[in-house]
Amino acid sequence: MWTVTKKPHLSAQNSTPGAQTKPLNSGQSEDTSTSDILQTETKSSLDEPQKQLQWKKVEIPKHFSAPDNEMGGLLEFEEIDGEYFDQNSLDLSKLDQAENSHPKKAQNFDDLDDINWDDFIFVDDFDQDTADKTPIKTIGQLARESIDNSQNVTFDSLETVQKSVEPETQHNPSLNIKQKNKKSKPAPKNLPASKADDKDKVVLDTFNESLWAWKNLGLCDALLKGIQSCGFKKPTEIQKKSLPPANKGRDILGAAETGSGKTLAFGLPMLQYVIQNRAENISDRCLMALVLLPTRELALQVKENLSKVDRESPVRIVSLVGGMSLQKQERLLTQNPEIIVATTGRLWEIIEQTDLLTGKLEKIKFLVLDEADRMVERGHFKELTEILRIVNSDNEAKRQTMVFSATLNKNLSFQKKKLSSTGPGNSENPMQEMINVLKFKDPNPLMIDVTPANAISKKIFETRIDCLKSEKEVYLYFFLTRFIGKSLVFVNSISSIRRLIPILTNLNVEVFPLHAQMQQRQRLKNLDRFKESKHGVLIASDVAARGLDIPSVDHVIHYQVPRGGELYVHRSGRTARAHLEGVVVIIVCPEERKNYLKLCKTLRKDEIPILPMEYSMVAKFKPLVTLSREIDSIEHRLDKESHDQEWMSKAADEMGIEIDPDL
Ligand SMILES: Nc1ncnc2c1ncn2[C@@H]1O[C@H](COP(=O)(O)OP(=O)(O)OP(=O)(O)O)[C@@H](O)[C@H]1O
Repeated sequence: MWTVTKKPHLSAQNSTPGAQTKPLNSGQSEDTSTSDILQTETKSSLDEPQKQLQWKKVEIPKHFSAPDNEMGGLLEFEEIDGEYFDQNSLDLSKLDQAENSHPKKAQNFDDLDDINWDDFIFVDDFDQDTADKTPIKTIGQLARESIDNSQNVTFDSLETVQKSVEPETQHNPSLNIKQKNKKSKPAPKNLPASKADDKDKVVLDTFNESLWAWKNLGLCDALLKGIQSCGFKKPTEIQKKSLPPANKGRDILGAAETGSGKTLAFGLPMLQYVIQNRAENISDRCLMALVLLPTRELALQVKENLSKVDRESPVRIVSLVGGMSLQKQERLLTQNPEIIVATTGRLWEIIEQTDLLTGKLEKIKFLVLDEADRMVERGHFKELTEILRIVNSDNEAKRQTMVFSATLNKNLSFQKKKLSSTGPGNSENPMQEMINVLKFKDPNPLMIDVTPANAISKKIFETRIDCLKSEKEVYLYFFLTRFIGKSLVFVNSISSIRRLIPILTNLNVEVFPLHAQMQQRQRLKNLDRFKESKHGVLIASDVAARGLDIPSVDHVIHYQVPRGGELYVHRSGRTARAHLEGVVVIIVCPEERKNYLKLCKTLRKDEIPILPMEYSMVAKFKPLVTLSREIDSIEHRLDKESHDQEWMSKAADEMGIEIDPDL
């Protein structure tokens, strides 16, 4: 056990700057143990303040200290009537190395139960002026608040189901941290034990409050560490409700509003299953899970999200999507991926053309359908049923299935009449249809529905612009100029994109097109450019309507009334993601009024309120848009003429004749 000096109460009078921050020597060699460094430093740089402040020796648990070379050797070591360790700044993997290299390992975590965290504050929060005005929260208070916030959920109709699957430790606000720690005593404390603890040893930031909100969801240390590095402070509602049963192997149908973190709701249990059940030997690892999605961009995004949270114990994930090199994807398949994230079209192409997946798909243990209601629509359903036929063909293989979407809401009849004729029929109950198609192994899959009443997130402010069809461009330009931000404009046809792009470009708006007829490389490039832009405008077809997680989209504009409530929900959900807010505008012309009213009925809402506007200003935008249209049509005509001219010259050359210049 190693010791450091403990500083008594530090006040503005008796503190010195040198005593507040303890720099460690950045020149320590890699194999120097933490304890050596601490001892050296304790003797040298802290000798002086030690005398003045009458420091006394206290024990320090092993994970409280680390040589942090990436921080230039600076370890914040601060206490105000106690210790403070800036855990966020520590490179814990280095701590692990240092501990392992030292013959005497300090393993005792029990000390932590005896610390009263209400006596400690985070030093970053400490500033004398603020402290004089308002009391600074203690670490104990912060931790209790974090737990309160994360557990203060109103359980809806699923309450009974949830109660049976929630872990035993229900929140009791009166419990202090000490008692909580004492209740569960796995090592390290505060974290659930799992097989992965042994396999993928990760030193966790035990006292980072963000993890406390995640701790009862049955996740292994490797994933908790991944969540921590992603900075997700607490699980979203759908994650909180689905993770415990999913981690216990239940089949789940999950419905939650757009941007509410459904990817991790299915992704974490899937990764956990793979991490805990794969072969020890890397060369023996095999395909264990399949995720099917409706669009290429979404599949690439899901793969990226899974990889981000899985850095500690990397699972081999391959994405199979159309429009990208088939050969490369085939090559990746030969490297024994453990998870495939695919669009149905490309996966089916590979199944049909190669034997790379023969005998593998029927053995998977985990199947996910994201944007599931879209998957059973025409265009995807045929390939989906063929793939499912293969996946289901081994009756012995026990498989866990998870189905997610923002529009599986049983109260909204989005799916009526939408299923393919080769599908299971036009039932009034889309959930039942889904169960029939998928052939769940679990006779009673768990339905977790946390969608709001009309499926639109409460963080979305909806508004409407009524105008003539011929004036839509003017109103769009007005909105984009008047309300600066990152905007995503959805249109119903590719020809609308082709028309809007030059008009807005002439008006100096930073616009990017995205539609299914573009080359995949260009699609991804435009998406990236839009993501990076501050006030860019993406004009997209419904290929971008579902699932795409583009950070900080301020506005979603329905340039035309979408064909159905489900589309409205998904398109609108490109804004107000995670914890942000957003604005949704629908532009309605008289010809669309009937469809718009139908949409309101489907969404069970009154009419969407009109956007208050300065009509005198709109009038000033009209001549600009008219001019831009004219410029565009002149450019178009000139382009065509020059193209015709070129064609004629080329043809004349080939025929060896001269063109009459008067022609
Ligand atoms: N617990 C969390 N805390 C904060 N952010 C989170 C959390 N979980 C996920 N996120 C982030 O929230 C965003 C939306 O997540 P995700 O794409 O999974 O939403 P979704 O519910 O699948 O949306 P959609 O229905 O539109 O597909 C992502 O940027 C993701 O990284």
